[in-house]
Amino acid sequence: MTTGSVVAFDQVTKTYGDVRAVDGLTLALHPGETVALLGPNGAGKSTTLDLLLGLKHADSGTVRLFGGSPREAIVAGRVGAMLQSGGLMDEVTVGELVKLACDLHPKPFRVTDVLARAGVSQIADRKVNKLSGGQEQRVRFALATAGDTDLIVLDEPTTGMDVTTRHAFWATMREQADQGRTVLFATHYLEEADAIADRVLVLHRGRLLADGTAAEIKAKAGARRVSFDLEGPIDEAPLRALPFLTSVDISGHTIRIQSTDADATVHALYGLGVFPRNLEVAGLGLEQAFVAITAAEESKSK
Ligand SMILES: Nc1ncnc2c1ncn2[C@@H]1O[C@H](COP(=O)(O)OP(=O)(O)OP(=O)(O)O)[C@@H](O)[C@H]1O
Repeated sequence: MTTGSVVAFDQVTKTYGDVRAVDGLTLALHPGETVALLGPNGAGKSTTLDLLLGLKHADSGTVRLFGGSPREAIVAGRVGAMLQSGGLMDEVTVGELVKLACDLHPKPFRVTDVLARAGVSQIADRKVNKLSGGQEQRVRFALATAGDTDLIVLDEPTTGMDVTTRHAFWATMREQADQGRTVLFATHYLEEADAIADRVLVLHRGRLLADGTAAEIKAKAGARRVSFDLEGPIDEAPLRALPFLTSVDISGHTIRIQSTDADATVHALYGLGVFPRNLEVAGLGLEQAFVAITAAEESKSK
């Protein structure tokens, strides 16, 4: 395995007309890391992955893979990728396509093993243009794992997969990471990032807003959730005026709030002379932390 960085972005910028898709991105990924790339629509995730794979070129800055160019790493068979776009070839079977990928790979695995790992052995004789969305994703996964790579790049890999397939997919991905491969995946499923990744990157308008473990990202959001029920008629104005609130949701008799100082908020709540029932105070989930971090950035840029 490699020492040093697997991926190194240094001050990378990529613009399309006046859109800065990637804006001065500096980033290093290390061997064996499983890294989730999060960001709202248009944050620059796909562009980042395309730059990493040498499918697009930076306007400025450098992208290095294993100390060389993306192209060198790909030619050497060190990178497997599963992208969102790009049709699979028509009129070939799953088995033929996977065999082709293995034949072309400098360090191929056995075709039967690749098919089995991706869970497509049973549909090996099926034409690739006759597959369901989830089956197509599995075939893309087979193509990305046709050989012994050091880095696997996945752009929204589980889109279209049912729950069982998704679980099987991540179990396989974990095996890949346990064998020392670096796995980088872009996703909109934050629970996946929370469960799978040992490092989470949050992109927003092409810039890195947060970089850390899921726990660190949650802590960075700095807020906690407080929920409780109130009986009788609810006077909303004093509740909305409680200190340290970042959001309030009043639904029937249930109040859900987020606060940057839950202790002070709850103290003030009792000060209103109301009697909250079923009071719960909890940390933010990764999804809520993500929303809080990106919303804070949005309001800064307004
Ligand atoms: N080929 C292109 N031409 C012009 N603009 C582009 C092109 N590709 C991407 N963009 C723009 O660059 C920005 C980043 O797009 P990108 O696809 O990298 O984001 P993303 O984070 O992958 O989004 P999503 O979650 O919606 O897939 C967006 O504003 C997008 O409209």
